[in-house]
Amino acid sequence: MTRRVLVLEDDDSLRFVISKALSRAGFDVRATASPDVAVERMIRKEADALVADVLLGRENFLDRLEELARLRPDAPVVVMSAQTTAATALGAARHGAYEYLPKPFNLDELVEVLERALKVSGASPSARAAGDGLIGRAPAMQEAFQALARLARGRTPVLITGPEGSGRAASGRWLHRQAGSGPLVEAGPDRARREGPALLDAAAGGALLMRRAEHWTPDTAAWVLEALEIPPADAPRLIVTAAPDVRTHLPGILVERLSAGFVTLPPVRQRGDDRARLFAFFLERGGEGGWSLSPAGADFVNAQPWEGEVLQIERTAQRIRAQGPRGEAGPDVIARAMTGPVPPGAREALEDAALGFLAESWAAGDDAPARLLLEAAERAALKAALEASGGVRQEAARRLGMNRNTFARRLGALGLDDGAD
Ligand SMILES: Nc1ncnc2c1ncn2[C@@H]1O[C@H](COP(=O)(O)OP(=O)(O)OP(=O)(O)O)[C@@H](O)[C@H]1O
Repeated sequence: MTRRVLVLEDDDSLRFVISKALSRAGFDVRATASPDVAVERMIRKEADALVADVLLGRENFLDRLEELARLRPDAPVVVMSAQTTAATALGAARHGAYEYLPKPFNLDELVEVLERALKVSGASPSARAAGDGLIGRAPAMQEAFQALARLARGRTPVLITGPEGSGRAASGRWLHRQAGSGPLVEAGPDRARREGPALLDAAAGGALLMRRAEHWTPDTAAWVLEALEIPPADAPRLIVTAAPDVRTHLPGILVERLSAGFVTLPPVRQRGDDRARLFAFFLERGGEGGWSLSPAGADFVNAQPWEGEVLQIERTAQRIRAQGPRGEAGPDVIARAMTGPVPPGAREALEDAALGFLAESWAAGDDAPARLLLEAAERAALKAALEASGGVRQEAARRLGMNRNTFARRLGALGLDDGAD
């Protein structure tokens, strides 16, 4: 398939030379000196990649990169500039350029960069990521994959934020696999504190994936900042994962430097049908078609908030797989498997809520707050059991350790009986 490249350069002779070299290398080349024309052609999908100068008359093309990344997230942009300052390179990376080439550059180098860029962007981002073990078709995941793909080949530091368990480390590993060179060393906050800058040597020539930066000690933050400001020889690429509020935990300058490349993962509750895709993926993983997700199971999975993110989906599917070699996971099986260990702090939170409820009832002059509390707790338990059982009373009763008749009687007593089932 012919690969179409648009060259944006206002220097006539340079535009001619670059276009000729790219044509000779087999690209289908068009060229313009106008940033407006270039953006328009890209939006009309008249080219698969753009090679753009930064300073065009009075316009700085870096200002248009975000717009382009939004409108043509599939098209890599290679930026070239005679302004060889770190700020320009950083600006290019931050605004989504695939690669930055300081002028003068070798034309073979440009060809090579374009070949690579188009190879990375050839398949749809979700297809590329899924082929490599990352699931996600929701628009926000597509955006994240686009950002990862754009960053894959460079060496700029990358900050990946998202809720814990949302796939930050998995995305970091994916990024490194795309780069395909050198070792990958991983360090959580404890290892980062224990081993300090020696980790940079261990990962030399490859990448250092530092996880959960929001828990770094000030010492860790200090040596990481130093490594970013004065990179040692053969420094590894820094890939850092963090919570979305990382700015409240780390010095601003450090976050600035780390986020030269920035990727953000949405919470799983914002990923629509991806929840069922992930569930099916984990359910079927490693097995020979032993377990499958039923259509009702998929709807059930898509309706859950999954506060524990992808990790909770993965654990739930694992618990189901552990039940036997094969079967079909419907709502009841999934709901049972979801009830893993009570999350830390949940019991305390419940007790606090109960105390608050009692205090309020006393204050309101209610003379039987304890009875009200027990009633409220029972009502919640019955409702939750019914919901988790897809409305099937027998199943709900079993979850609560009641027999079906007692369950039905309690429903009636609490005014929850709608005669269904
Ligand atoms: N999009 C995805 N597709 C497939 N598997 C995923 C995806 N996202 C996460 N996972 C899996 O879910 C689990 C949790 O993800 P991960 O370890 O990356 O969590 P994290 O808390 O975001 O990372 P960290 O705490 O190290 O920053 C891992 O087993 C990972 O492989």
